[in-house]
Amino acid sequence: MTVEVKICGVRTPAILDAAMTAGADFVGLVFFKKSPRNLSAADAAPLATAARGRVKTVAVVVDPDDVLIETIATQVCPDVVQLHGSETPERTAAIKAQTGLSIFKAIPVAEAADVTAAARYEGIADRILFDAKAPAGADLPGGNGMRFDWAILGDASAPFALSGGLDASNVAEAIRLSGATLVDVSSGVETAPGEKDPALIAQFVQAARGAAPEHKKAS
Ligand SMILES: O=C(O)c1ccccc1NCC(=O)[C@H](O)[C@H](O)COP(=O)(O)O
Repeated sequence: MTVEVKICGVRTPAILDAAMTAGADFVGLVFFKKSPRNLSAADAAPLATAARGRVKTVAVVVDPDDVLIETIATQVCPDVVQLHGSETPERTAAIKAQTGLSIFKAIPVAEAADVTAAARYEGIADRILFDAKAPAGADLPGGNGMRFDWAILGDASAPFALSGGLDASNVAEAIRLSGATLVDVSSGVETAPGEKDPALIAQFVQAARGAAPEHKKAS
């Protein structure tokens, strides 16, 4: 089984090209003002146009209001909306109904008990993205380069996505231990916050492609 890859925090045509050349399945466009990866809808629209039909675009938002969702849906036209804040199942369902788009819901994880929160989104979100819980007081709810104990996802219902502190050196082990069918990276393919590196992107995609979840491997 092939594991899908999302490169998050793409900001420039050159990095979009690098992600597509490497064979990424999804690219994340971040709409969060405090982030070094933040884009306006006007900046993101040409990137999404260039990506269309080659790689799926994911609009990453944090507790968005209806106006932001409408602006992104009409101007950027992403394939997926990723909710990376404290959106309730009801709010998640409302955003799905408003946009008609596929929804990834990020669930912050520090310990095994956090994984159970995902059950509330079953039948609402199209994919759960388990991400490392940001430290208290952090500026960003994601994209912090922090990891958690991947093995605690072993019993999560599939298919789910995994992120948090992944890079080319650890992604194969993360897939093996967690059973994730999609892996998502931001800091691990950067040389500085917001500065993605084409070689690191290529290495990450290659490392993820070569891995398979342990319990899904043929015996
Ligand atoms: O990346 C950001 O700056 C960001 C800001 C606000 C909300 C979410 C954000 N990123 C979400 C992602 O999907 C990241 O890829 C994910 O958190 C993993 O990040 P990293 O640990 O840096 O690989």
